[in-house]
Amino acid sequence: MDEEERPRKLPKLGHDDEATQDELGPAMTGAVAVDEPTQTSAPTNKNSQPEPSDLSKAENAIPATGSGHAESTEDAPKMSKNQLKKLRRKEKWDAERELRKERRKEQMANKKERRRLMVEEAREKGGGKAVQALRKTWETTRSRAKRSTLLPISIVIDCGYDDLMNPSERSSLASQLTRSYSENARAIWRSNLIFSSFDKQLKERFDTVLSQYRNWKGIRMIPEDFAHASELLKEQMASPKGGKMAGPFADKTDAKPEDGEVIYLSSDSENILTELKPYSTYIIGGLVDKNRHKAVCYRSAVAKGIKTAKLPIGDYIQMDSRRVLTTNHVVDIMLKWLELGDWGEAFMKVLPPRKGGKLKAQQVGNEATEEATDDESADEEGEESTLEDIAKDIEAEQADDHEDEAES
Ligand SMILES: C[S@@+](CC[C@H](N)C(=O)[O-])C[C@H]1O[C@@H](n2cnc3c(N)ncnc32)[C@H](O)[C@@H]1O
Repeated sequence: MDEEERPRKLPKLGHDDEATQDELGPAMTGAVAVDEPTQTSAPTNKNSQPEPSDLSKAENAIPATGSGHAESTEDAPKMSKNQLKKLRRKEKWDAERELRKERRKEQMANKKERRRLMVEEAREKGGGKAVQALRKTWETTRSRAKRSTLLPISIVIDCGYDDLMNPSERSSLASQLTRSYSENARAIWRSNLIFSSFDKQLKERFDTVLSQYRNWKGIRMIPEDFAHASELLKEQMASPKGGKMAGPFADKTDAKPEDGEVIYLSSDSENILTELKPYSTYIIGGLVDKNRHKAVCYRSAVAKGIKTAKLPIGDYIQMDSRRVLTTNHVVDIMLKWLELGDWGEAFMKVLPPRKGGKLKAQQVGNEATEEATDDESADEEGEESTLEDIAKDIEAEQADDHEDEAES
């Protein structure tokens, strides 16, 4: 899909915002069909979404400058310059549909050919095993998700900081949440997941721009706060649907649901997290603020009497830049710990080299990390732009999934 050219989505018509958000079922089962604003659908509500065919009328309706006349504006719908621009973009998008289809076909054929050559090469060099390994790297999110096992452990992302973010920070957070959902869904060992305090402008962004979230499974997005979410998860983890004592928990069969802890993760905490325990809930602040609001998440936890802990970064790696990580990096680190059982490896897998991470035992001669910058502002800027790309990455991944399904 040519993301560059895709017009910004226009406001949707008559869809039911309340449909799935407050549901407390174990999965977002996509109760609401995603009514993408297809280019051909004919909206009935002119206030929300005029048709592109109205463009000429609309142009007439723009009050003329200079010597022109505006008499015809009475019966024509009034339209702002912005709406007009959107309509033009939409018309162009519609007109180029066939071209895009052709381009996609060509890209798919190229991809097939590339993969065929890679398989040939792998077979020559390493036989069937190498081909298998290669094919594994092409596995789609969906098939990886099928191999994923739910453990009785939970992550809550506390989205209760909507008012503290500007629009670009909020959109960054939305991308991080999307990434966190996706990483958890396809992790080898995944956790129960809730986004709490999911409301206000953040929810609006999902409802309008990232509406495919309605089809997400294995997650709850609730308007209640993180304390309420922890209660729900406690119940869920104790039930048969709460996960299996497998993988990292295979030898902890004597663990009991009532032993589970609730911990708010915060770099401002004095306590250091040493391990992730079964039946426990870990809360992560859903906030992008360049640490402008110091210790705000820590204070929320303390106000509710919830324990806090920081990740053991200092014990395992030396970092050039500050130790306040992004929400999705913290989720990723936890998932990697479940997979690898080692904090050091988990940090190194997740933290990008530009964060300056070096395993303490490998401080000398690690070329990959030596290039890292300790320029915090550059780091933050880079982070923003990277995260802005995430939603696109995920969309591209999903498009790939569809392609692969079509191929097979
Ligand atoms: C970008 S930070 C939010 C910074 C915010 N100013 C605050 O008060 O925490 C997002 C979240 O990631 C988690 N986090 C970031 N760095 C962490 C660390 N070193 N240890 C534990 N949790 C961390 C915390 O839950 C934090 O709320």
